[in-house]
Amino acid sequence: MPSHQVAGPSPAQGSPALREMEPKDQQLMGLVIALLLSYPQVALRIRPLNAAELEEGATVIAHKVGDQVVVLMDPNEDPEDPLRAHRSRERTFIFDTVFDQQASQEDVYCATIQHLVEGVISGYNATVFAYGPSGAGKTHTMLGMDAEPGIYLQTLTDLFQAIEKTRDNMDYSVSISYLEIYNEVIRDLLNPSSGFLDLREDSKGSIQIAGITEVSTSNAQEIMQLLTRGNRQRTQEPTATNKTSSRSHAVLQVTVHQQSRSTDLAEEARLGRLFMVDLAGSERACQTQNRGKRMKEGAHINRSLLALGNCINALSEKGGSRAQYVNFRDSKLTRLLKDALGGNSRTVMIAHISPASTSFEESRTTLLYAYRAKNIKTRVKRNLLNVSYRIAQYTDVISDLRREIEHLKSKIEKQEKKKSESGVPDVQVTITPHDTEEDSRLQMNKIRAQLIGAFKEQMEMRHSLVELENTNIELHMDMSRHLLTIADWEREKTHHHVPRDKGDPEKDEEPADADGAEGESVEPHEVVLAREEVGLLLAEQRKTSALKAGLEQRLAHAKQKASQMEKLLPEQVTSEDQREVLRLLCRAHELEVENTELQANSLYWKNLLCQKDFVIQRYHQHRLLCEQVIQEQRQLMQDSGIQVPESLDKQYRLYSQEQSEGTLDRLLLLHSVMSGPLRVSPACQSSPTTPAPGSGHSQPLPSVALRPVCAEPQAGDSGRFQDEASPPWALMDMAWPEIVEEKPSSLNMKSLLSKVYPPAGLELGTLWPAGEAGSLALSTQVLKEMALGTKSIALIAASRRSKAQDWEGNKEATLDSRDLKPNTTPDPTLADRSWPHEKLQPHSVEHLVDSQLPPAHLQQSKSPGKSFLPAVPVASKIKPSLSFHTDENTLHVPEVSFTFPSAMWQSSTGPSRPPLLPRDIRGSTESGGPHHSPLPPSNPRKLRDGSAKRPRRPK
Ligand SMILES: Nc1ncnc2c1ncn2[C@@H]1O[C@H](COP(=O)(O)OP(=O)(O)OP(=O)(O)O)[C@@H](O)[C@H]1O
Repeated sequence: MPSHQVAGPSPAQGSPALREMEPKDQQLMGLVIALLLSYPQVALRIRPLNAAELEEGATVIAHKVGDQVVVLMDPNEDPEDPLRAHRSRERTFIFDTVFDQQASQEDVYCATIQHLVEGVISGYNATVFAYGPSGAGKTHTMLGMDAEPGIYLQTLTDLFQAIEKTRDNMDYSVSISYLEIYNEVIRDLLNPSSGFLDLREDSKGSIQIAGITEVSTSNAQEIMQLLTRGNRQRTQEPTATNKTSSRSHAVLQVTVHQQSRSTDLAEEARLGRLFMVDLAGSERACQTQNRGKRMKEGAHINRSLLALGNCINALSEKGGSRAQYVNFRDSKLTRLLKDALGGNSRTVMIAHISPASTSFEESRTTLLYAYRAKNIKTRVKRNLLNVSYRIAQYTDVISDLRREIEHLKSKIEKQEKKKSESGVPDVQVTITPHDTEEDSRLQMNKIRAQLIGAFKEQMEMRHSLVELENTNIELHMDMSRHLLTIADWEREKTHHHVPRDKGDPEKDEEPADADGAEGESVEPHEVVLAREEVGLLLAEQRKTSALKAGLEQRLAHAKQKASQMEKLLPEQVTSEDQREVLRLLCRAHELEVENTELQANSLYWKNLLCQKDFVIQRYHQHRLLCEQVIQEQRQLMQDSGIQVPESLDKQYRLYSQEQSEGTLDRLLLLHSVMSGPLRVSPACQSSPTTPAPGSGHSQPLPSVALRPVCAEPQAGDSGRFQDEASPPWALMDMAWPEIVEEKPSSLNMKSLLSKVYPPAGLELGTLWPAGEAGSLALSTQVLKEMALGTKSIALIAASRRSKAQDWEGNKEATLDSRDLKPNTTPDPTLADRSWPHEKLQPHSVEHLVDSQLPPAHLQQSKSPGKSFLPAVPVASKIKPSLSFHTDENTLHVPEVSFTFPSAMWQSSTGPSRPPLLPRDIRGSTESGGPHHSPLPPSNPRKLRDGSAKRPRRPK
């Protein structure tokens, strides 16, 4: 087994607590931690030069040195040339193992994968992926040829041999599935006619592929035949670098389910999963000379590999997944490999390169990519399955029940079959008079079996509904993301057209688009993809809605069945023991329902937070658009020599002042600070993909929230769309063009924080200690500044409004005076709204600040103008109204209407509770439905009637 050497201290060495321990204990603890924390093994394989490369006259530039080192020479280096002599990009990389041209398939297998097989059988997850540029030998390593079979066959052979050795004590079942991800859609390679498959994340966060074919077998040769057949279905096309280039990522999943043959109920079942991934070749558009369809494929491949690279970068940052947000959602590939990369899996990456001088750039990038992967840290734990309904203190009772249930199951099934054949509805409990004790016992067993069946059925449906809701949320979030991308582009487009309108001859001559289409800019690839994805996502949403409706119907039917039992059971129960048994069953069911309820609840909150971020981003986009419109209108008026009325001029000045002070950005920041406590709900913390507070993603500011994981934007970094020659990976930066460009300093999270927090040399991460976001201490001075900064604007606004009030009072006595008193009496029409934040007492900025200050400061910051400040609700105090979710189609997770007449029966289930999950979240962001806007409009009157009433000018 190769050693997994990673530079730097071992995970066990860093902790201060460990340093205080006895050396012996330290050693032990280090061992435990080392077992729990796992770094991926990264190997490199260098293939031989191929005929084409030899023909080109390529030389070998990748040299293996020892077992772990590779040196990549720069072919462009020329010691004679003074300009190049010092620009050598020769690099030395150290990997866990390096294989050169001489290495056989077996060598590669033994040194990398063989040791994983034992773990998979014991219930651990493992992932192997082959990475590298097109034609570097990935498929050769994974699948191989008949004469030299690759890793697939060798792994499966070993797996079955190991299983065979322990078959006497254990029951095993092994199933495999084989799929490809091509252009971001998933196809089943064992059953290609099944169309595109959906990727789903269940409520426990584990990834599932709905409808995938799983083949159960215990013969490696049989599987190889299936794989070879499946591989023929894989999308392959000739490209300039490889005649049989795989244009998709192929994923072979082997699942080993292991159950002890002992009858001891305390024995757990184990589930080990092994992913073997043959990635599509990374490529550079200029190198492959691909056009049209090939280029689109290439873009998809690069996009998913970029997403994979981003995940690797984020995971390999200091502190791993806990310190930095890891966006697994950017591609299907990373979503599928989420567990493998950042979760519960032992991972092996085999990077592949060509040794040829002509492939220097590809080889260099591959080596850098693979090198980063070495620093990923995962936590590996054994997958132990708990049997449902096994609660420790009831184990004995239930084991007795089990035997009886098994005995009666077949009888019940037969009876049910008979009933369905005879057309009698299945929702019934047959009551027959029982004369003997034996009859009574049998009758009781039957009731119990039906009861358990009904509970199980309901629970399964409830879980499926939670999963569906989860899928809905994911779809909706994807959709929001794409819509933001499109909206960004639309705004950007209008921005580009403005100079033309102004008739600037120089700018008129600038070609707006390469195709020369009049007045229309060519949409960047990212936007085209976003539009395509929106269509696909809509279709998927329709599909999940239909599934959900069907499931809800079935759940209603199951509840009906349970309520019939509720009526009939009391008549059947005669002995105290029987009652006790049934009571325990009900209690177990109740606990399961509560558990589901908690899961659904956490899902709901998680979703609400994500939605809030999108809404804020949308508002931010809209604000930028408004700013642009205002500036251009003003310019137009100046250019045309239009006399600006004094009041309007004042407003412009106020506007410019706000612009220069960055007040709105501060408010946005303040909002994000105040909403901190909401973001550290247990639901968020438990999710591996949910970032820690302050990690960037949790902040609603767009530059941080959705920008891909990459280095901090550099000064002068332009976020503008890049020209068409940009490499596909540049697309990720295009998603938020205005953010960097328009407010580089104010919207960068770090710089924002540095404005608000005292610069006491604190690192960003230390400002947001986990779980303490709510108690963040803003710098008193800065908070005061923020309050005063906005106060001056508030004073101007106050005088403006009171003037307007006078005008309106004179001219229109009928005008509703409410509109002119923004923060006084609440509008009674608001009382009808279900949006809770609109019902909150408005909080001025000063109020927010005061809430952070000690009383002494609070006194100083009072001023007469404060009541005219725009109302800013404290996000952390927002509680969504349950009335929003009381839709009859909502998932009624906590509702269990299983009440028996006696007090004992009633205790087994709770009363109906309000439903928890929003049925249609779309309404809140997409279509102008009820917006749960975290930021109110700056003009409170807009909040009330949707239109900004302006005071008319006196004639
Ligand atoms: N180690 C090796 N020894 C001998 N031949 C090899 C080796 N690696 C790759 N080859 C040969 O190189 C060619 C390209 O390899 P392969 O198809 O495995 O590349 P790939 O990385 O999977 O490419 P793509 O990403 O385009 O699918 C094949 O003909 C293969 O047999």
